[in-house]
Amino acid sequence: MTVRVAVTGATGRMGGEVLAAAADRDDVDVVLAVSRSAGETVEGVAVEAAADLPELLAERDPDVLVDFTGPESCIEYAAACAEAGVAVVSGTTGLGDDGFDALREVAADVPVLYASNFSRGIAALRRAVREAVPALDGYDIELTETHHNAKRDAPSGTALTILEDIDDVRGAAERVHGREGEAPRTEGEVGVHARRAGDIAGEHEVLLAGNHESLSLTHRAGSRGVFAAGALDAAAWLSGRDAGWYDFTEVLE
Ligand SMILES: NC(=O)c1ccc[n+]([C@@H]2O[C@H](COP(=O)([O-])OP(=O)(O)OC[C@H]3O[C@@H](n4cnc5c(N)ncnc54)[C@H](O)[C@@H]3O)[C@@H](O)[C@H]2O)c1
Ligand SMILES: O=C(O)C1=N[C@H](C(=O)O)CCC1
Repeated sequence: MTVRVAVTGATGRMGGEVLAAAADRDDVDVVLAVSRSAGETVEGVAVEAAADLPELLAERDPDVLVDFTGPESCIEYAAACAEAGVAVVSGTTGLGDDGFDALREVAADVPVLYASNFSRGIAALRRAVREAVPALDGYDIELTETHHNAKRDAPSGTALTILEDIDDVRGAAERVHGREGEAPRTEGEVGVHARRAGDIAGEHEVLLAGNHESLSLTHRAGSRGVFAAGALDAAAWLSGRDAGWYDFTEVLE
C-alpha cells in the first residue's frame, strides 16, 4: 500500500533530502510539501505555504506528515495534524521539555513517532553504549558530536539521547559541556563536546577510558540521506496505527 506523505520544512536541508528519497521509493507518495517561503519547486514538488497547512491537510488528506523544521514549528505543525487526524513523524531537535510535553499531547489524538536520529547506525550505537557502560563500570566517559557549520542547536539531539541512555544504565551523572581553565574531571561526570565544521552530516563518539585502556564507539553519517531513508521507513510503518507515542527502535525490530 502506498502511504500519502506531507513534508514540512521542504526548502530545508532535510526537507529536500526527504523529497529526494521519496522520489526513489514506490511505498510513499508525496501529496503536500510546505515551507515558510512558498513558490519554489524542490525535487519536482511545488512547495506551498506552511501558513496554509491546516487547510492543505484537509484538502490533500495525507496519512503521515514528516517534519524536520524547528522546535516551535514542529509543535505548531503537529497540533495541526492532531486536528486533521494525520500521523506525525518528527526528527526536529531542540524541543526541550515543554516541546516534548506538547508533542506527547498530540499523541493522544494521532500516532506520533519521534526520533532525534533516524539512522539505523545510531540505534546500534545506542545498544552498544547501553552494554559497554555497565561493563566498564567507573570508566571516565566523554561524548563528542560533530556537525555542519549551520547547525543551530548544541549539543545535538542525538547526543542528548545518548546521554539519557548513559544515565539510564549508570545513574544520573553531572554533564560538563566543554572545558576551559582549571577544569579537572570530577568523579562520575560525563564530558560533552560539540564541534561545528564544514558540511559534516553527523558524527557521534562515546569514549570510555580507565584501567589503562580506552574504548571509542563512533558513528558517522555518510550523508543526510540516511536520516531521510529512516524517516520515510518510519512514515510507512506508522501509517494506519492507533493514536499513541512510538519509537524508531520499533520500526527496526
Ligand atoms: N532526527 C534526525 O535524524 C535528524 C537528522 C537531520 C536533522 N535533524 C533536525 O532537523 C531539523 C532541521 O534540520 P535542517 O538541517 O533541515 O535545517 P534547515 O534550517 O535546513 O531546514 C529547516 C526548515 O524548517 C523551516 N523552519 C525552521 N524553523 C521554522 C519555524 N519556526 N517556522 C516555520 N518553518 C521553520 C525552515 O524554513 C527550513 O525550511 C533540526 O532540528 C535538525 O537537528 C534531525
Ligand atoms: O544536521 C543536523 O542538524 C542533525 N541533527 C540531529 C541531531 O541534532 O542529533 C541528527 C543528526 C543531524
